[in-house]
Amino acid sequence: MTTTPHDPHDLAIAATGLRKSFGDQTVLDGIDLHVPAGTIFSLLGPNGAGKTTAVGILSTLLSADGGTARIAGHDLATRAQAVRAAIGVTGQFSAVDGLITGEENMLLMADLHHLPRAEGRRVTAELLERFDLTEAAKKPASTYSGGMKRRLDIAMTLVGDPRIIFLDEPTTGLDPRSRHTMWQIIRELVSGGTTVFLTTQYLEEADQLADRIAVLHGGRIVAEGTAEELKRLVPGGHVRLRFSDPAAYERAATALRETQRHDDALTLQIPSDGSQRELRAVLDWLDAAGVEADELSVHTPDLDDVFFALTGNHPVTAQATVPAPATTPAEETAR
Ligand SMILES: Nc1ncnc2c1ncn2[C@@H]1O[C@H](COP(=O)(O)OP(=O)(O)OP(=O)(O)O)[C@@H](O)[C@H]1O
Repeated sequence: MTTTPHDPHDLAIAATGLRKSFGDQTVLDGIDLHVPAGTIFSLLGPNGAGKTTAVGILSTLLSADGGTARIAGHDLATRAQAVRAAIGVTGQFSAVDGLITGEENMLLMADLHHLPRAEGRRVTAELLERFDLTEAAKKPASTYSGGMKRRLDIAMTLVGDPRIIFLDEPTTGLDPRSRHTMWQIIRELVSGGTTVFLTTQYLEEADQLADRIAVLHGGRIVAEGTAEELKRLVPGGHVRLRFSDPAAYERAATALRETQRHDDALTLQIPSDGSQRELRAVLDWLDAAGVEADELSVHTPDLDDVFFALTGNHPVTAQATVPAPATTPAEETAR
């Protein structure tokens, strides 16, 4: 049997039409989320977009006003207990108690999960070691740095061996080194088969980690796709051709349309979404003109461009799909 990304049996998270308002403020205005098991999904949005609200609903901490969701195959509305057993949540609702040590926090978690004492100690020692907290284990958690607290928080979540982890802005406020450590931890979680639902306001983080990204804005998912697909949604992508032979440069500049010339550097810039089809069109044009470039490079806009284009004053409603085919030389001559 072939499976599609939306095969419900393959999805760790499948939500349809989720709605939530606080008073007369609509925070989620009908959002759909589909997260295949064993992948990292990032919900990206500016402050106040509703990311924490979405995590709250999917992790049973908040009730939705409308919509349905299945988490690890369990219906959120009717099987909340089973959902809770399958997930872990860390982030803005940190469970770390600063008054007790890191180790005591972990043992408390093991008790909550009804692990036998010896098993609780074993799991605690193993996770503290894995998250580089063994040395600090006997110190009160209030003395930990921001990065250490986040690591402890994730370690505590893993005591219950969840299949799905919700990480709500896991690196907000961390320095670059701690942020990279956290990224490594997240990658390792996924390589072990865990599904990660990550919220972030950092585009770079989504770009680095996520298999798929959804941009939340104005209560709706305004775009969804891989980082590369999202980057293709905004203008600014181009193909750059560099020549060393001025005659070849001139021939190419004449043969290709819509090019921007940089005579000093002998480079031509052609607007392009970077898709295979558009690249082939450029190459066909060059072949037809009998010119060869010394170097061809594709430049796609970064996620910052996408984010501002999608969450600016003119929201774009789009599903990331490869844009309309470019005109090929054959089609052009046929006109
Ligand atoms: N319990 C609540 N009561 C009233 N309003 C709420 C409540 N929880 C959230 N909100 C409002 O809902 C909106 C979305 O909040 P939410 O925390 O989900 O956003 P967010 O995307 O996580 O933002 P941030 O990045 O700042 O954490 C905000 O305007 C917030 O003030």
